[in-house]
Amino acid sequence: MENLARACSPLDMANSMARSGQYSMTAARAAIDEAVRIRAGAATAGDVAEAPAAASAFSAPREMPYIDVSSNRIATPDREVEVLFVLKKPQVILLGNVLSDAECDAIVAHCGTRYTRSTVTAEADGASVVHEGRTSEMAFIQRGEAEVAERIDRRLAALAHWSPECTEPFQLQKYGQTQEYRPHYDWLDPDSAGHRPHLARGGQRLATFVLYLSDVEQGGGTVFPSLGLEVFPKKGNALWFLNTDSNHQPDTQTLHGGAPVVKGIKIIANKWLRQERYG
Ligand SMILES: O=C(O)CCC(=O)C(=O)O
Ligand SMILES: [Fe+2]
Repeated sequence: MENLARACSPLDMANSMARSGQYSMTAARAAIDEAVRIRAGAATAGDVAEAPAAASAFSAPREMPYIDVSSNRIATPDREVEVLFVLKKPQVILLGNVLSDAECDAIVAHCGTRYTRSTVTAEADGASVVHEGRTSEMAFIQRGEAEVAERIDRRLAALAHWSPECTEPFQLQKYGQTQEYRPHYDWLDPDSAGHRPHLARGGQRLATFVLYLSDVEQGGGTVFPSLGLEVFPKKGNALWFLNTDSNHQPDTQTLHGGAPVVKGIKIIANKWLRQERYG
């Protein structure tokens, strides 16, 4: 109540209540909505019963990263990118010519042999654990580590109108024959105890860039089972999708995965855009 009176954002309050570990996100939002209703009632001449029913405090749209797809070419400070397709809801955009072949090769070479078996975030305790649903290998490029990665970071930030500081470092994924990442969500689940510490560091993953760093001879598409959509890797292309709605709430239509590679090697770099500064 005191926080509402001081006009904190309801979503920030709900996030911090959830982060405290004492409330699930759902319980935090319900408690705040209830406090808003009581306040609205108190403000109407003391007659709570006749107070207008307050809409949820969470209905206001919040700032989102966005890509300008009003034409089929996008100028970034150092490269012209092509818009290959746009799916409007949920938003999925395929971009061409985002990276040059040389940039793809430089990023792959930079990671050399530093790959280890990929992990996922355990729902119970947030630990990084090996999972049969994700059989690829992974490697990270930390911020400031490689000039080529910095340049691409700036390009993606310009494309998405979002600060590079509010993004995770590049995560590379390498898939050999038969390797895959079964359908999953990229958003962090506010109601999962294991995801809460990750949410506390940078907030929700609002959007995903998948950069294709290699061509794949056969298989290895990025699939969206709820949308009937499959996108095949092409070196230099980037796939973008929003993981949440405009209120920053998880969108369950964004279920997606990496189909098994049949022939060749698939290498991608993930870039996740967060609500807040990350790291
Ligand atoms: O491999 C792909 O195409 C998608 C990878 C992915 O969804 C992820 O790493 O979160
Ligand atoms: Fe994913």
